[in-house]
Amino acid sequence: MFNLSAVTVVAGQKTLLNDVSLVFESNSITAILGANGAGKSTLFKSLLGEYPLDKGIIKFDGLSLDEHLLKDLSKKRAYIAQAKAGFFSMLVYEYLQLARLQYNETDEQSQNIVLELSEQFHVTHLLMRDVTQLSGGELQLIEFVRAYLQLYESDNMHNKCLLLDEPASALDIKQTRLLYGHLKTFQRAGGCIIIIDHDINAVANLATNLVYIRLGEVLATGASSELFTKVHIDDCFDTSGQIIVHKANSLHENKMYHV
Ligand SMILES: Nc1ncnc2c1ncn2[C@@H]1O[C@H](COP(=O)(O)OP(=O)(O)OP(=O)(O)O)[C@@H](O)[C@H]1O
Repeated sequence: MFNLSAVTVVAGQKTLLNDVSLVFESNSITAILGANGAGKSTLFKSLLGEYPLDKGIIKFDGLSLDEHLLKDLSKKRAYIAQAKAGFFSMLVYEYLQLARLQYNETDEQSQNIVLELSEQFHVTHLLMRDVTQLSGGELQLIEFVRAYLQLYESDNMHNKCLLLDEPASALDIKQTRLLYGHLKTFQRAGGCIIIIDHDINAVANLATNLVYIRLGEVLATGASSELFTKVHIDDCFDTSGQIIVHKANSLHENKMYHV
């Protein structure tokens, strides 16, 4: 879906991304792992077309980003930023309906979709609240629903991509678990998720693939089951820890990295 070839981004004297080549496919969850300042958000901004590339090319669905009409792209790719500020006072319900603007549908149809998905994601109790008065965690849940609504055409999420920059940073453990469940559902429906999350243990257990970034360069990329190792994590975060395996049940085990 997303294909980066030899992407280099420079700002002033600083190289923010250096020769980055990556592929993000349908039906996958890729966690971007890296220390503070490694270049994770820069990678996201590049995928969103916010940074001009000094070298290389980024393709989405086979076309470079500027070959897509923005209107079409917005139905295929949604982004949740790290921190949101500057909301206007409006009902959550109205805010969510804005995500349907680019669709050719009547008010009644978009209202029904907002109601249906709000129920599916357990946020109906927030619909009549003012968006400026939500708690940090409530706002993060609404942001997820807003992004999902932006992409929603049917239950088939093939060729739809969610870019999530720390989507659970303000969520409690129950809400994080719920959100991760929704992300798995999105992936199983064919969607592509690219996620940054500083809880590497939680996100590595969620993800199908990992990308390790250090100083703007990709250290390693591949299946999460193979790449969540002490060597890779120590190297990426300049730490010295160990992996502990927790057996959840006879079929499932979780790996945790401890420093
Ligand atoms: N426009 C810019 N000009 C110069 N340096 C920049 C610019 N934008 C980002 N940087 C620097 O590039 C590096 C990568 O920044 P980026 O925001 O991508 O890091 P990150 O991996 O997302 O970090 P964090 O985990 O702290 O959010 C940092 O050292 C940052 O200070």
